[in-house]
Amino acid sequence: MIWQYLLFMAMGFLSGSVLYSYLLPKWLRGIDILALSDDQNPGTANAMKFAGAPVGFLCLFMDLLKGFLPVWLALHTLSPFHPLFSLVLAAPALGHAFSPILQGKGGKAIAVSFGTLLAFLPDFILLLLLAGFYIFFSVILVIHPNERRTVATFLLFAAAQIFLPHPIPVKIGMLLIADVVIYKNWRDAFGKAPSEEPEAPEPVPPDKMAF
Ligand SMILES: O=P(O)(O)OC[C@H](O)CO
Repeated sequence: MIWQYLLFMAMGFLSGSVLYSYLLPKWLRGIDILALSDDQNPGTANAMKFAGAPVGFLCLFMDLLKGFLPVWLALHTLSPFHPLFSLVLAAPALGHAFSPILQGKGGKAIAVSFGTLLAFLPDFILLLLLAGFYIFFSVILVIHPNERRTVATFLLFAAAQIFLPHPIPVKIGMLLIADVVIYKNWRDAFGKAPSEEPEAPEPVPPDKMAF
């Protein structure tokens, strides 16, 4: 039934849109990590850095949980072969990345994506791949800064879907998640979001030319 998929999408988006790494430091320590950080990202790294490890780990746990819970419920309720299942999978990442709490400007959606992949356990291949690519680009072929490493990791993760045995909607869901994360990390990785690349200047009409 389509309404069930729509319900899970809304649930996933709402769950993802609660920016724990922004809200918990504010509520528990009176700290605004957006005002203090350079990248103004409402994520675990900034929560850890400015609110301390205990609050940071709580934020990490909640950011994982908000991706895990709606997707785990969906995996135990819906068919992963339905085309709309891909949007159910992407909904928590979309909620975090475009959270209404910050007027559509959310976070980079890394932790919530890991939470989404955790929901597939005991099928660990997706989680293993994403974590493996991160480790590869952190230890073996080191990429800096973190945002470029994230872009490279999610690009490989997206490409790897071709070789995995999951239903097509699951693969598309993973591609959507990768898209969201790459989009949200692009600016800090390379300077501008893909949609903000400068357009070619309008040609100046001959009568307006300054000689
Ligand atoms: O992807 P987020 O928004 O959960 O946060 C990213 C982490 O803080 C790592 O930079």
